[in-house]
Amino acid sequence: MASESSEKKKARRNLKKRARVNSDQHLERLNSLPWSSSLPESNGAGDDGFSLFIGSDELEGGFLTLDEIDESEYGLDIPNDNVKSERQKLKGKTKSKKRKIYEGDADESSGGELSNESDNKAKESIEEDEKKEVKRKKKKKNVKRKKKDHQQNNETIKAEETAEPAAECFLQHENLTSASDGRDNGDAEDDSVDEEEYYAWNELRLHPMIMKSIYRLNFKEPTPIQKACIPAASHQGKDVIGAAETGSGKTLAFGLPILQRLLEEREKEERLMAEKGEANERIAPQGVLRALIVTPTRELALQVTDHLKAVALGTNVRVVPIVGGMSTEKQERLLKARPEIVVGTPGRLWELMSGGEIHLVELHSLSFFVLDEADRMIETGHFRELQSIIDMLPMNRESAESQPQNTQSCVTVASLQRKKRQTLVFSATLALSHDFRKKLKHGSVNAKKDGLNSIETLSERAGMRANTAVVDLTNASIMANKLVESIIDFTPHFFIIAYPHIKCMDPSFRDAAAGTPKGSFAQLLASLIGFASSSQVYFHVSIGSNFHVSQNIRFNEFLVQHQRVEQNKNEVDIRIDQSETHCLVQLPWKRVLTGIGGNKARCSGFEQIPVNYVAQSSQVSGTRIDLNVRGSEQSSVDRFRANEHGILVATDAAARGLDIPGVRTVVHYQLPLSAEIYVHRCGRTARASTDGCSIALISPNDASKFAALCKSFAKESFQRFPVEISYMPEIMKRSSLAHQIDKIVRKDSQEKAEKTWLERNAESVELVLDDDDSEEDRVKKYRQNKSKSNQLKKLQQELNTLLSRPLQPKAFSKRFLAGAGVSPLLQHQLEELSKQKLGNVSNFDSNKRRKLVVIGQDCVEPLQALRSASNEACLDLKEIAEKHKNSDNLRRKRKEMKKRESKGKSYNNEKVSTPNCAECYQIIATSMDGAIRR
Ligand SMILES: Nc1ncnc2c1ncn2[C@@H]1O[C@H](COP(=O)(O)OP(=O)(O)OP(=O)(O)O)[C@@H](O)[C@H]1O
Repeated sequence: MASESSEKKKARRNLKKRARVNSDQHLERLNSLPWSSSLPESNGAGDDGFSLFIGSDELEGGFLTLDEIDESEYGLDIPNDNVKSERQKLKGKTKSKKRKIYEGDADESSGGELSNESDNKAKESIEEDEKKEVKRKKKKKNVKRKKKDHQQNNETIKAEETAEPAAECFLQHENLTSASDGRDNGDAEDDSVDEEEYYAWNELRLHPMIMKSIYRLNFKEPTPIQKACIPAASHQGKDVIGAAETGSGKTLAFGLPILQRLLEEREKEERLMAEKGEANERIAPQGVLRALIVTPTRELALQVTDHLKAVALGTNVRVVPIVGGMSTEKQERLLKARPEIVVGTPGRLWELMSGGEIHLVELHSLSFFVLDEADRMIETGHFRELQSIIDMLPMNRESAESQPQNTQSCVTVASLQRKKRQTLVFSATLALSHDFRKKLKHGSVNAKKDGLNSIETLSERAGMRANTAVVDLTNASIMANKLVESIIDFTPHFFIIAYPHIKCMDPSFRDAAAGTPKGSFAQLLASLIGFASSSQVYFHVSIGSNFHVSQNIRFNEFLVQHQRVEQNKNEVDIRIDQSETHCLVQLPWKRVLTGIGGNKARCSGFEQIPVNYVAQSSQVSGTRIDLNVRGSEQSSVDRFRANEHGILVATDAAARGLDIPGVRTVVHYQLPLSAEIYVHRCGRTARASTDGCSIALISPNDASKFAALCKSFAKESFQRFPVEISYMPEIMKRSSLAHQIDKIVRKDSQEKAEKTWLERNAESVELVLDDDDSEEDRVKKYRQNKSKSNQLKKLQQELNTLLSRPLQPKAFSKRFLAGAGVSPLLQHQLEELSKQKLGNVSNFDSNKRRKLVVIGQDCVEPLQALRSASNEACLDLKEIAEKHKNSDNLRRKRKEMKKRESKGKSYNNEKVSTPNCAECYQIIATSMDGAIRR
């Protein structure tokens, strides 16, 4: 018995020894690898590793095989079919082996011997398996502990990061998503993940911590751009230029390689420490900047930060946004925590860098320089700061690559980080020239000296290497697959008849339309579209002048006034921020808003508007208004994000990158200045393979612009959006009332503001203001005020009554013109009119009859309305050119008429008479009929 037990001890000692040798060999093998386990060695100038991916997800080799990755090292499981089935087999094997041993033991106890070779091998392998299992459990515990520490860290940092509501919002959103999936963020949740569902990620061989986040985010498979870019950037260590449609997941296409590299290096550091016997020491974050991501706008920077944070959750990798609007002190505080990843806008980044912010100027360890929306970066106004930032990047490429290769065999923690810097450039509209690709391929990438005026120069300046992977997955249309594009075009004829109608129905619109005749009519039509929407509508408006800002705000009021009032929700939140090129207005859907003017004076210096002025308006209208100060407009986007029925009015500053799930409609209230902007605007909907539609409002003045747009996309036709003109009279009524109220309220507020200004200034120079008014004057004033307030009350009451009524009665769904709340007489007139029209229409081929899409009452979504009216009308470019010509002629004629009038000549015979209401409806009906025929 004694000899037997000593034999067993010996066998165990042998087993331990063998295990140690194995692990030493394993460590040696890992250490002999370059920094990225599968990064190819640089092969100097002769390297022709250039790879071009066009519409394909072909990948280059040079990876570790799955067998080479020891998942137990991470204490987590990689979702891999093969690995999983191997493990199951192993389990089965272990069980059967165990059974065998027990049987052996039984045999032994019954006098049998356990000395045969196969049994020994089996025993060895079981012990090895068991050791691995113990090691795995230990690691898992460590990971859990680290995660806990990290969460505590995060909480501390989070307290600092109060200015990052978007981050929380994203996480909340994700949490909500996972909660709705019946999952939470705990560890237990991961156990319940069906890893097989995520098998498509296996080939990317991402770090298990990243995979865990992917399970949590419920991203079943990588998008094509991710599939193409992740291996190139993260396993082959290449620079990448990536282009793919909007909403295709480009953020993670550059975000995941960054995390992957940081985590890989951290693993390696841990191993190094373990080798040195410092295994129990917790690896502290390195405290150097590893990745700098530059985006054109602050909203985008915040969004990218959130997205990366969501993926980096639990990894101890810190991501911080550096954007304008946040206080510099707060950002300095955030940077003191020495985050590895910084996402920022060029302006603020450069401000801090040039100010010597230590974390941003110590760039020796920078491993990633990322330009998101790169083509925007080269536009005027951005590149100067960006160029300065790029010039700050250390010229480490050649020196790093010329280091002797044997340094890789003596890896140190610092040397892990000092490897090549990768440059990643992304956008949905990267206009890469053929020349540039050629140049990259032949390695002749000499930076031009004349600034960053093209994407080529930008990439060259940023130090992109010759073996850059160009991943261009943009299709011919460039648009997202599920986007339905449409237009509303106003024919000159339509416009002319509509304009007098507006004149007679609502004088305030005459003023609004002054100078930009399109303005008012576009508003009307846009409101008709808006009315149809039951989901979010996202408006993009270029603000070329303050007048436009005012129009936008007015437009919003206009829209909102015509929504049915939602019970118990009498509050309206308006967030307005007007920085140089930026105006975001968010209004909840279906709420009443009155009392906000948006006249030129107010918008000419929005930030200078006295808050009490706005507050007074809000009191009168019973609404709550928040004036957003510069920099905190992100909360508007967040609120919009949170509001299922929100409307966001924004300039093109928000056209790029913003990822707001659930946006179903984009309205181009004004046509964009370039095809790229059009693509990005449209890209706010139909994201991540969802549905969406875009509606462009095109006036005759826009015809040539629109024709150019069509040409850029090689489009010959656009679908016409089915506009329901029958709502117009009712909309005009409400609008008129709202504007009357607005006028009174604004005048009153101005008077009060002036008065307080006088009082304030008098006080400051210690003057006592005498009230010189006689008793008679005071009584007169009091009476005036009283009548004004009565008038206001009456108007408000009237408007409220109208607003509380749907525009069209629920039961009403006839195929002729009518609107809710239209007086019986008017309704009768309209019915007569429409009967007439229908009679005419019936003369046409019945198959060609238009299906009238009744929108509004039943809240038909624009996309739904578009689908119901599918293929009804296509746009003819020739027709557009013709319209343009006609509108020019008309404008000329009108000018001439005005001139003649001003000269005092009498042209009674030629004068165009302004039609009365009934005539107007008739005109509209005629035009409607025209639309029906079309
Ligand atoms: N693999 C994936 N599976 C499912 N959804 C994903 C995946 N990757 C990213 N997403 C989601 O797709 C949406 C769009 O991603 P992202 O904002 O990165 O797109 P983008 O290509 O950068 O768009 P844009 O060009 O407009 O900036 C996001 O909501 C993101 O969470």
